[in-house]
Amino acid sequence: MRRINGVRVVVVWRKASRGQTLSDAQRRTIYALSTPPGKGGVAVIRVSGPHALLVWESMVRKPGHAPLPSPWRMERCKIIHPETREHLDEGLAVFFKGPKSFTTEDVLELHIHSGRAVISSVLNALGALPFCRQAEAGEFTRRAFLGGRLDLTQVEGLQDLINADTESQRRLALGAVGGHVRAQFDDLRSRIIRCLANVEALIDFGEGEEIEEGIYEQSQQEARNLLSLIRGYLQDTRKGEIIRSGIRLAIFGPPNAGKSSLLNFLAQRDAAIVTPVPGTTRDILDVSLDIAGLPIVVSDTAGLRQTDDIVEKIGVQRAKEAVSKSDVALCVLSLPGILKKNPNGHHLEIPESIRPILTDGTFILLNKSDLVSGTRELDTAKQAFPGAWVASLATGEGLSEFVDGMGQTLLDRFGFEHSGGSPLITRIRHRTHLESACRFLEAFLATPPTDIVLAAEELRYAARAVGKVSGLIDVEHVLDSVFKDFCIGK
Ligand SMILES: Nc1nc2c(ncn2[C@@H]2O[C@H](COP(=O)(O)OP(=O)(O)OP(=O)(O)O)[C@@H](O)[C@H]2O)c(=O)[nH]1
Ligand SMILES: [K+]
Ligand SMILES: [Mg+2]
Repeated sequence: MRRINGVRVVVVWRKASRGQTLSDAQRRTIYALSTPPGKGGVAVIRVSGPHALLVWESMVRKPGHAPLPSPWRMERCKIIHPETREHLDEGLAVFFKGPKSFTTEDVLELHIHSGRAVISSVLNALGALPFCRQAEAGEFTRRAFLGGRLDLTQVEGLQDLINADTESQRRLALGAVGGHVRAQFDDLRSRIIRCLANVEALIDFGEGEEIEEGIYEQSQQEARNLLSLIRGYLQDTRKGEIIRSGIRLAIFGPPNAGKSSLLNFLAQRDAAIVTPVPGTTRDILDVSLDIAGLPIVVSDTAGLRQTDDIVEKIGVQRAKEAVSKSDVALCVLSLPGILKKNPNGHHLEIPESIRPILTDGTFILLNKSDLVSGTRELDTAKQAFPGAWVASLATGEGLSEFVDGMGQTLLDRFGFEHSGGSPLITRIRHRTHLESACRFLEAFLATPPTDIVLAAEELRYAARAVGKVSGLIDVEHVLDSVFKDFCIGK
């Protein structure tokens, strides 16, 4: 037995390697490549578990023959094969002594050269150690969760941070990883539990010497406060969920208005087919974009019109569905197409197929302004649709105003920088539990003091519902679904 930084180390692996094989469950020390495989500057191999220090002893050689690591400090080293002693690479190693590590266990990180042969030689060497096994997808994070280092909202945040493509997604995810979301749910839950404790005290002792008067009314008042707090969280126009999964923006309009031209302009490439033939687009075509730091999934759709063509008919049906499922609908109209002459000048005529779909929230782009010369015509258009943008996808006129204006409007609608901090709810899972917490609090409020045992039960359910968000309660069945999207090494 040896002592390393106050930790007892029992060297067992040599024994284990002679003949005995350990089951996967016994091999509690896991390893994996935590950086993308392939050529690059540095690859990080992470090892976590009770034998991380033994891995160091078996495979890390520091200059000056000091055998043991100084925890939390990067040290230059040679990596060797534990059995053949072959020199595998030069690199850096750092030992994190649990619980001050990502997983709360002892963790060893080997920073080596990122080359395929180097990586596989070190992974093979780790595989030769009888007490180690390859980590499963998300297993490091799962251990961090089980060790109490992260709650479920932080685990989800970590996953979102890795998947974040835009600034708003990064900020939203970082708030969760940093424990901002966790703290608010923890606070909510402990306030409900304090309420419950008061009600239970009342059950045990009754109002009298030990218990102050009016405690039930106080609990009810606190429940009312909590209820309005949770309702506030729920009334977030689903901002968090929308940012997390991307804002769905559907382009729609009559045939030949320039919808596909607009998609190509936004994507800056020829993603969609553009022709002068009305009814060119049939299928929905999605392109993911970053507009003003917001994640937008733009869909091009078939032009809406009455048609007997069975393929186009399906396209029109799909277009309508895409608009109804979208977070933002953007209607493209051909300005010369809808501008009609009348005895007093001009008016705009919106096609019958479009009119029922337009709402107050619909963005409108009046395209092909290059084909309209008179200022009177343009004025008519601006009067008819004061919020609309006028542009030409052919000449580029008005397009920068359109992109800036749309970006700003989207920020006003979905951004959270200047509007009271990031939304708390980023998943339907959170919403469901908070809604059920609301129902239990309402039930508590509706229970008269004569039914005090029942009242306590409602509060207990409310606390449980909030606890489910953080993964304090009923966690097993959500864990697999949360971790299934993680990659190996995370
Ligand atoms: N003059 C002019 N032509 C344009 C403009 N924008 C698009 N077009 C042309 O209008 C025609 C139709 O454009 P598309 O982008 O295919 O229109 P669409 O709305 O996707 O049409 P469908 O998919 O058939 O519904 C093409 O020939 C484009 O080159 C514009 O601003 N000015
Ligand atoms: K077309
Ligand atoms: Mg098209």
